[in-house]
Amino acid sequence: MNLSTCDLCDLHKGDDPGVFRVMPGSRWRSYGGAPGMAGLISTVRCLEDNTQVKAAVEGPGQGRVLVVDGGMSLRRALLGGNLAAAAARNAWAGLLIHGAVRDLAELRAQPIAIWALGHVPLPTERLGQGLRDVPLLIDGTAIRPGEWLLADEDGLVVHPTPL
Ligand SMILES: O=C([O-])CC(=O)C(=O)O
Repeated sequence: MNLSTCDLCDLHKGDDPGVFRVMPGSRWRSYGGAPGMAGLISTVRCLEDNTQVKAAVEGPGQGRVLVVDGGMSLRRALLGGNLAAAAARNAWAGLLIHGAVRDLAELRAQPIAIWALGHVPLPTERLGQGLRDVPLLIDGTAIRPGEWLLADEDGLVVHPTPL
């Protein structure tokens, strides 16, 4: 069964908003070659340093989605063509970057979903900063490693277990 985010919102209307979570919409933009993604969540928190993003996508994705809290910074790109190719090669289902990406044509060529707030051509400096698999709070939505995320063109929803 392939439910959309809209279907899930209809089905889970009465749920506790702390359990079935709908991320506030409209600001996310889809940059990848796949229109949506679903999978268990792995996380990174970093600011203008993509050391941990690189480490994550160079490891096994096992169909998971990588959610990166980049502090909304649009000053430096946390992901570009090389890291997107590594993510696809290593079986990540997709990436959600609360920050910026670059190499737009190369991102579109990858068969995975990539969502970000915006883009900028300037890469980060990798200084070894950032945290892996920590709980995040993005736009007021709690996102924890091991939970489940579904994203499609209508938006993004999070649940403790796959729906
Ligand atoms: O390496 C980086 O920091 C980002 C990038 O340009 C790429 O992934 O190709």
